Amino acid sequence: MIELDRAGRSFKVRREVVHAVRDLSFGIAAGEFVGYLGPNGAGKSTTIKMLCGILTPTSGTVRVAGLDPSRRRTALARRVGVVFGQRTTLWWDLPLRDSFELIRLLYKVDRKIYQERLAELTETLDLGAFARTPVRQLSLGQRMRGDLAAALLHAPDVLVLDEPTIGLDVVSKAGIRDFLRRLNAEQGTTVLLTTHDLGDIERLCRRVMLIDHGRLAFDGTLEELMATAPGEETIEDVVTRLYTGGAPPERAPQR
Ligand SMILES: Nc1ncnc2c1ncn2[C@@H]1O[C@H](COP(=O)(O)OP(=O)(O)OP(=O)(O)O)[C@@H](O)[C@H]1O
Repeated sequence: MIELDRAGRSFKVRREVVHAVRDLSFGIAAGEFVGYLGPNGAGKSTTIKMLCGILTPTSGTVRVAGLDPSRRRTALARRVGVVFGQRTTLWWDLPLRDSFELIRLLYKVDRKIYQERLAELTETLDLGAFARTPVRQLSLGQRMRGDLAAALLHAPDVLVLDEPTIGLDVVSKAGIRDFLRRLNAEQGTTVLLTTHDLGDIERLCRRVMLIDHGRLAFDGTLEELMATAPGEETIEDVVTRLYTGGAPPERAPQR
């Protein structure tokens, strides 16, 4: 469903070249739920932007649902849903349901299919109480649920998530995680999840990929990830080791 072959993306910043992503190769099969981790500046957002066609790779190839994202952006948009947790794709001044209606028109979703899908998403994401509220008046948790619904109204095969639980309280996080788990298990939607919240990874992802300095530093199961740092008990400590190139995590002094 997602295929990168030696994909790279560099930027010219004044006279310097920044290699945001280098030589990145991986495949994600239909129905997988994959966590995409990496320290700040590692290249995660650049990868996601290449997958969505926002950025064109400067080397190698990227294919999503068999399409070249940068050349087939419109066709791709029908197959992929994207949620950027730090930004909304909803119309700020419109009631949530009007944003959905606009998305239906943009994606040319058949009205009957749209109504069924909207009813299902309204129930599973519990949107009913604020469907008529302008987006600017929604809480962060409500807005995130609205953004998830918006990304899924056209029933995409692939869902790409960039920090979908950022800033949410524990209950809201649990609700979103439960929704994503069911979406993947029951509808077979392929999910690529970028997050700094390792609780998301632990609870949702069978497979984890870790990118560092633009290169793939780990690709395996959660168990294999834990086995990279014998003696470490928590995923935070294991990931800290990987981010710091093998150095053990700093610990608070024992009292
Ligand atoms: N448009 C751009 N122009 C120049 N440099 C860029 C651009 N976009 C990203 N970069 C650089 O590419 C590198 C990777 O950035 P990217 O945003 O992909 O990282 P990230 O893993 O998503 O980080 P974070 O976790 O902080 O969001 C960084 O060094 C960043 O400064």
